[in-house]
Amino acid sequence: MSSIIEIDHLSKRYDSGTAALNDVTLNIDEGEILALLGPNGAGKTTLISIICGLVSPTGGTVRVGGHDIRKNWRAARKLIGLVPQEIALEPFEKVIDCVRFTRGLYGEGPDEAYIERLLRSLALWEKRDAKTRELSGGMKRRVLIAKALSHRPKVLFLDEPTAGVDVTLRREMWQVVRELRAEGVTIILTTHYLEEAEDMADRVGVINRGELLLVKPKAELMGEFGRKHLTIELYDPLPALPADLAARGLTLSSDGLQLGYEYDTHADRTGIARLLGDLTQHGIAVRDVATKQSNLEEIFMSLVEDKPKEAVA
Ligand SMILES: Nc1ncnc2c1ncn2[C@@H]1O[C@H](COP(=O)(O)OP(=O)(O)OP(=O)(O)O)[C@@H](O)[C@H]1O
Repeated sequence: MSSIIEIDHLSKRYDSGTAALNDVTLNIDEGEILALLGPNGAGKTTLISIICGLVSPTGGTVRVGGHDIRKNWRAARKLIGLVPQEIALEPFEKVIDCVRFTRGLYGEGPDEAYIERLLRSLALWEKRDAKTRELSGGMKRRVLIAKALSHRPKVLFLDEPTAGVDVTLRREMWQVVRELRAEGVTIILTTHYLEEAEDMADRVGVINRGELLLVKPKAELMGEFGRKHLTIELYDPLPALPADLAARGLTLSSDGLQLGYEYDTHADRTGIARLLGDLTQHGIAVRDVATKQSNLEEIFMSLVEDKPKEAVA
């Protein structure tokens, strides 16, 4: 698969002295959904803003569709649509007019058939003549997406697209994103909802303090960093954990009715079979066994765990 965005040794130090990005190198494949995760202030918006030409880097290069964003910014910008974090719409403008206007800003001529298709796909066609201030929050977000797609970009950046959006609307937005991807649009999204990244992303990048800690296919990330927790329910309470079982890493609940065991997802399954065999040898009767795999949120927390937890919410 070819890269549509090539980020090479990118750095940004703001005039204030803040080093927001430090030597970030990343290729983004055409047609993928990449989720960028990181605590507040990690540098996600700075990265997106540089690619979109809104902030200039202090080091490194970015190419979009082969065009250097500084030397050939016009060609690079045409390929990009950005849905910003903040909702900023002209309150008295009609929905359809603000989408037409944005398209014009990119130097594209009118294409009413495309705008109709776009508004219909975002369930905004019925509201095309409404003033933007008459729309709900979720509709306003969809207008932002329509604006960002008005010039048919190949890459769409969504900076926290569902912040403050209720669960139903959030799922609706995810559906829109999936449909865009099916049309071949490359999507880069930042989100604080780990469930969103877990559900939608093909690859996940984790940024912390301006450094790209890793970028991996989601399945690989879950497999590599994910841990499984095995819970063994017992028929009769166990007064104390036999020393050999404790040495193997088993834990006993305070009521003596549950054994817990953590292992990584690559662990040899025969290890668990042996463990259960050992329980039988000790005469411990097992009522039930359940496993739980760690989710992206737990993996993310373990990667940035030197950060205070509230910084991630
Ligand atoms: N215009 C600016 N001038 C000076 N410093 C800035 C500016 N914009 C961002 N920063 C700083 O750069 C760092 C990275 O900020 P950035 O907005 O890129 O983070 P983020 O990962 O998008 O955070 P959030 O999840 O809170 O949106 C922060 O320390 C921030 O204070």
